[in-house]
Amino acid sequence: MDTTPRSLATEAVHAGREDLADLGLHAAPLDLSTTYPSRDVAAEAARLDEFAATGARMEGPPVYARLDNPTVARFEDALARLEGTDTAVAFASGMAALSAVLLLRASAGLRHVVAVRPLYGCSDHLLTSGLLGTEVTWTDPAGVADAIRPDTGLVMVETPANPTLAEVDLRALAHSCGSVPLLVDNTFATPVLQRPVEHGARLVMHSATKYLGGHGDVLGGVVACDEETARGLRQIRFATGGVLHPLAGYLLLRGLSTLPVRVRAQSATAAELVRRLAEDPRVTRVHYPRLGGAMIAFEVAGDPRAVTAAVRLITPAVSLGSVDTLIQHPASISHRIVDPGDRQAGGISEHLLRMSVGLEDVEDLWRDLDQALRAADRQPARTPVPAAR
Ligand code: MET
Repeated sequence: MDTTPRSLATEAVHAGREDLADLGLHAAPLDLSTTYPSRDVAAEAARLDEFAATGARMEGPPVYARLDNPTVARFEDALARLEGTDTAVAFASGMAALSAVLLLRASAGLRHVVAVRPLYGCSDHLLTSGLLGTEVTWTDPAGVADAIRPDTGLVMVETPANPTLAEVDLRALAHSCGSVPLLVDNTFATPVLQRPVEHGARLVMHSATKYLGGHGDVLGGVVACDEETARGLRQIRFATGGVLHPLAGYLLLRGLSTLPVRVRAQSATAAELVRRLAEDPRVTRVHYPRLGGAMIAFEVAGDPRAVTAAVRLITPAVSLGSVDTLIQHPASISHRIVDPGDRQAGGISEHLLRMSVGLEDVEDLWRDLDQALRAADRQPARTPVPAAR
């Protein structure tokens, strides 16, 4: 077998599909079974015992769809290859993925989490609310080492962060974590721009709904990690039921094929829009990560909601990572659930807009953005943006 490492672009179209030619197939098979017949009940019982004891993936059919699914496993294998981890465990959404990680650590008696703001609004809420019985200490990256306690089970960061695109030096942060596992939400960067395990992270999570799927038509989440952690996550997934639907697994595997070309093309357009926005007097501040990428954020002097109301080509909708361009107002939507004071602490201004740049032509996008900024600027009485709640 040829062991020469393959490039990311090659892995994106081949990982998780290596056996297809031998199977006489070109597209990955989609297995929608909820249950798997067997005439040997003792053997099934033994396999269930084995899964309950170890959380290792089963050899052969998975008995029942809540344990595993072969189509989803292909997506997990492919994503793990792109992130450079042993394996990956897929979930029904990014929030189900994060919940499973928190439950896994809390079930080991390690219920304290150290986290850096900003995070995606619902991640912030899940930690702040303690809904899953965890306790959080928010700090900046420099304070992580001091915030770690004997019962700390996880350090969590998102970089570039949702929605400000603030970046964290992952290598320095991983060093501060010592033996506590570092979880990086890599949804915005994707493995095309950043592979957090290469910088010392132990777990990498994605809202697969975004760039991995890439077309705005599939909801999913995934954690890329070592096999030991994955075994615990599979046991939690089985017990709590937050599984990824096989059709979603199929679509995500297909989405990965074009991930490198999409991210590169969208990033080039984003960089050009950033250049134009930075020179625009109607825009007071532009946020764009050193890492690059297709997410941009900018602050306007007037009411940002007038901009989302005026766009015509660009879709005014939350979410990101699709082939078409989306814009949204984080204080109203993606980070609405975060307390206004905490939003402010995370650098999320009421005037901030977040845009996910798609594959449209840059001139068409600029024309739409320009007319929307003009419409917003023309509003007679500039009503102050009220702080939420
Ligand atoms: C329910 S709001 C947010 C969806 C998605 N995580 C985003 O940041 O756009």
